[in-house]
Amino acid sequence: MTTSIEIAGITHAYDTASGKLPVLHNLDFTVPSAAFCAVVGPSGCGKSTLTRLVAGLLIPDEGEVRLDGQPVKGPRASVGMAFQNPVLLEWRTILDNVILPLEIVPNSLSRAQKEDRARELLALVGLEGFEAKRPSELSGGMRQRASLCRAIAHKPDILIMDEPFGALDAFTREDLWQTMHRLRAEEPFTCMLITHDLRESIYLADQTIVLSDRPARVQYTLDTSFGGRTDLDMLFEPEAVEMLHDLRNQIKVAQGRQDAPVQAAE
Ligand SMILES: Nc1ncnc2c1ncn2[C@@H]1O[C@H](COP(=O)(O)OP(=O)(O)OP(=O)(O)O)[C@@H](O)[C@H]1O
Repeated sequence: MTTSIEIAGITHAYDTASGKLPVLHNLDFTVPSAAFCAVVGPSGCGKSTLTRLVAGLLIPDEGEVRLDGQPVKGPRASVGMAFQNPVLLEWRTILDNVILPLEIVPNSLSRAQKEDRARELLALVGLEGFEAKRPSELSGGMRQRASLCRAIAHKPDILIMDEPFGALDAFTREDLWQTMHRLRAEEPFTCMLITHDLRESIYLADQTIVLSDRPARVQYTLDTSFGGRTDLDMLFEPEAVEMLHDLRNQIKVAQGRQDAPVQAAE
């Protein structure tokens, strides 16, 4: 099952020692069910805050997040999360790390079924044979693969990823991008990805949202579906290069380094 994500008129500020810090202002967009949305924007504009709101870890001052039309009032098991630093538990094997959500989220699976599910996912991301290893025995890219498996082990309808590939070298990152496409082909879920890598958003996402500087609003939306292509060569096509320029310009605008944006014709 997949779920749409509606960001409906969200305004949010943090209470800080020096007063209110407005972070999001009337943020409004929808991620259709099973779609992949990338969110980019200047550093500190409120992207991670947005993920916490969608995950129900934070409730907005105004507006609401709706998942399939239902307002988010707190954390839900139907939302999986993956972060830049895969916090895997060293005292558990890789297999047991992936099984973890299945031990927490109520389900009727037996231990053997949970193991099967974890093994199946690990094989899908190329980690067959590493099930009995400890996290420290794996490379950063392998740990991130395991962490993706853990994030979707309980079959969430939504996966939120906050710069999951940010700490990886360029080749490993591209490998992980392809893994993401493979995972989604096998297990459809709605995806929201926070990234600073514009090529990543073009390669992975159906739509890319550019946020303005803080307090963030939607500054620009670009269709980056690229006909559903998943080969890395697509990034060298003129259409992708044009998208890259377009998004880079929008980021410069958001950072105040360039004049007002011009929304591309639909
Ligand atoms: N719990 C908090 N209390 C107070 N201020 C916060 C809190 N969390 C974040 N902030 C501030 O809110 C602003 C937005 O933070 P957020 O982490 O959402 O931005 P971001 O776009 O994800 O940043 P980056 O791109 O650098 O990761 C920042 O100025 C940050 O310092």
